[in-house]
Amino acid sequence: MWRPRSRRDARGMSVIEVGALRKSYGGRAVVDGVSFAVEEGEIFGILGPNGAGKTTTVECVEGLRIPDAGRVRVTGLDPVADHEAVSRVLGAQLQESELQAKLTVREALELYAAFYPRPADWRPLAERLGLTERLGTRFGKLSGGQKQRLFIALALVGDPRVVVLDELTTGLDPRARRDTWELIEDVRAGGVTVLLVTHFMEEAQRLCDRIAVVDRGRVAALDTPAGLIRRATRSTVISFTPSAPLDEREVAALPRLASVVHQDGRITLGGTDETVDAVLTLLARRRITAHQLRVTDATLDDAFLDLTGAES
Ligand SMILES: Nc1ncnc2c1ncn2[C@@H]1O[C@H](COP(=O)(O)OP(=O)(O)OP(=O)(O)O)[C@@H](O)[C@H]1O
Repeated sequence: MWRPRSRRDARGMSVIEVGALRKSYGGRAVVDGVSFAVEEGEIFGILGPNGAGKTTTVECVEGLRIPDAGRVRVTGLDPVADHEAVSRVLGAQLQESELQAKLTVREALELYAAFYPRPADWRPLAERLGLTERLGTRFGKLSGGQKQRLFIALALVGDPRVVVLDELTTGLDPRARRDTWELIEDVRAGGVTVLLVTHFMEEAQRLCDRIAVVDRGRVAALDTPAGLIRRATRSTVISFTPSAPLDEREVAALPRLASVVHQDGRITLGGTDETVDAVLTLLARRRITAHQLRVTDATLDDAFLDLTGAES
């Protein structure tokens, strides 16, 4: 099986440093003072609504955009001034348009491997990504999911110290998405640092050691997934179908209530354990039965909604 070279001994140092990063387009600040540091061997997620400035931020890390202000370092190097040296340690997922339609999967892997001084063996990498059967297929004939897997392979073929993956599983079916997650965990197990831009809460919660929630060009919160969930005002969610309508004023007066959603006769309340206790007491007092009662812990989705006010 494909394994990245182990670099665990290098843990403990910041591989990526972003400090007070700013970038404007036409006088509009799309990245407005973003700061974070990614440690060696970490999977660090950047999560945020559309247009939050995530891609602009990671493109500054890759040296593809020149910041207006702030400091960016990758393994201590400036991605703009030391672009060549950075491209030897950093693997980035490509955009579709960067590959020619006539290039086969094998040719693309060989070509990209040739760019690096110590490339990974691309064969087990292709195997791990389910591309072995497609080695002779031209890029233009690949499905969306196959193209996506090829881009991941090309990001890893240089055996980078740090890899930047922007929307890596978009377009993949659930099975391929899970396989890709396992691959990313393998990559990290070898000590490779992963900077991941994602829209998928489940992906962020499962993979990331820490997440920067970016909103309107700023870091709204930076924490572990569990830490972000703890910050959510709705740490517990209770839902049920009441046997009789509830009094809206009594519902609104529940302690620590963060959200109320009515749908198809079902009511879903976000809050804390205190909210849950109070609603159960209220139901008992009014002799209302709660059918299909469910109490669940908040998810990263709830934290994201609280932090950004945006639907994921
Ligand atoms: N080259 C550019 N010229 C002008 N505006 C740009 C340019 N690149 C990005 N923008 C704008 O900057 C904002 C942030 O874009 P960016 O792609 O960084 O956001 P994002 O968080 O990655 O969004 P998404 O999740 O939709 O990809 C957007 O409003 C976008 O339209």
